Amino acid sequence: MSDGLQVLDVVVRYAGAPAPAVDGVDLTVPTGEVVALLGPSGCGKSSLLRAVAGLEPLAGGDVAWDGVSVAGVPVHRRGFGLLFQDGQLFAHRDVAGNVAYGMPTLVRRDRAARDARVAELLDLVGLPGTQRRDVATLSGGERQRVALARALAPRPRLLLLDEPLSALDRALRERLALDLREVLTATGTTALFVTHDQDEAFAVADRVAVMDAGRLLQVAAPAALWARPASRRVAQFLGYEAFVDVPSPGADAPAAVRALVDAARAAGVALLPAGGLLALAAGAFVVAPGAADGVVVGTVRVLRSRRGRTEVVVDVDGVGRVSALAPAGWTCAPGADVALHADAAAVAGLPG
Ligand SMILES: Nc1ncnc2c1ncn2[C@@H]1O[C@H](COP(=O)(O)OP(=O)(O)OP(=O)(O)O)[C@@H](O)[C@H]1O
Repeated sequence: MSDGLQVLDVVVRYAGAPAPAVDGVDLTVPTGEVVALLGPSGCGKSSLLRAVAGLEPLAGGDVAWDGVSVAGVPVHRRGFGLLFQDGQLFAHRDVAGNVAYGMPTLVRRDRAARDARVAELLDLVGLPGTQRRDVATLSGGERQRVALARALAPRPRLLLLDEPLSALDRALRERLALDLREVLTATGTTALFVTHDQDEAFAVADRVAVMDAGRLLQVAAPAALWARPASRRVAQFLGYEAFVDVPSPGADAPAAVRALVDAARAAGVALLPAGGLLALAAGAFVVAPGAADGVVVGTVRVLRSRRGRTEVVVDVDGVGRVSALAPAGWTCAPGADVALHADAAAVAGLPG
């Protein structure tokens, strides 16, 4: 028998829609694991999460916990916690009142036990001592931390999170994603986490499930997903920006393609048969000022600074437009030619 959550061939259909929002998805989330559902807007992530919660009816398939169907079990009896983009705190309760709200009645009635549990949860989410704060005075990030504490209070067997960080600014989102990972791990919480942000999915989840048009395209641990995307669509969604056919042995190929294939082979990049594809992420080429003749040449289009590093958009013959990395402070005029090295660390092999 499988433990944890089993999503079995689930279909979600909205009245009048031409196609199902979720179209035969199979997914498991074993106890203690955090899985991110990642995909573009409208691909059906929230619909799937809501179907797991019991908020959308199943048009097909089943949702089970520990091998037992919960399809006929109402939302509040599934033992699943929910956290949305806007944590929807109760404005008339203070922080402690909000956190205690979801606790089992027995704990809520025992004042000492309740206060201890509230304190423990507020410590966990990084808000110690805020019990008496009016929730209207909290920042957006603090509100989501309180909402997380409230969702964890009943010790749900599964926590369902729908874009819980997307209302926050980027810097805060990055920090909270790491904190969220820590809290979920520390509490051993099993979780299904919806996001459209690749970085967030990679930061929070043990495994990432990539969705598109109602279907699951690939499920893998972050490093494996990045190294071996199953298709061009998955690679594009992860942020790979150019694709190059692997040439047949002995066939004529542009210098840049040969350099990429050689670098990838030397680094042991998987799956490089002729007819396959190389997917290039930012950094597949690195600016090598003063390099000798014979290296790849790119024509600089745009220079930009990102977190102290210089990124150069270059046109490379046989490859197209890609983002190359350059040493900090390096500069040159748009239109100039620059020498580039291929870096296999930003290259993945794909089936053709
Ligand atoms: N209540 C509804 N009634 C009709 N159609 C809906 C409803 N909710 C969602 N849809 C449609 O179902 C599809 C999937 O929507 P869903 O919200 O699940 O996607 P998503 O991947 O979570 O998108 P986003 O990241 O933008 O929230 C979309 O085409 C959407 O317009």
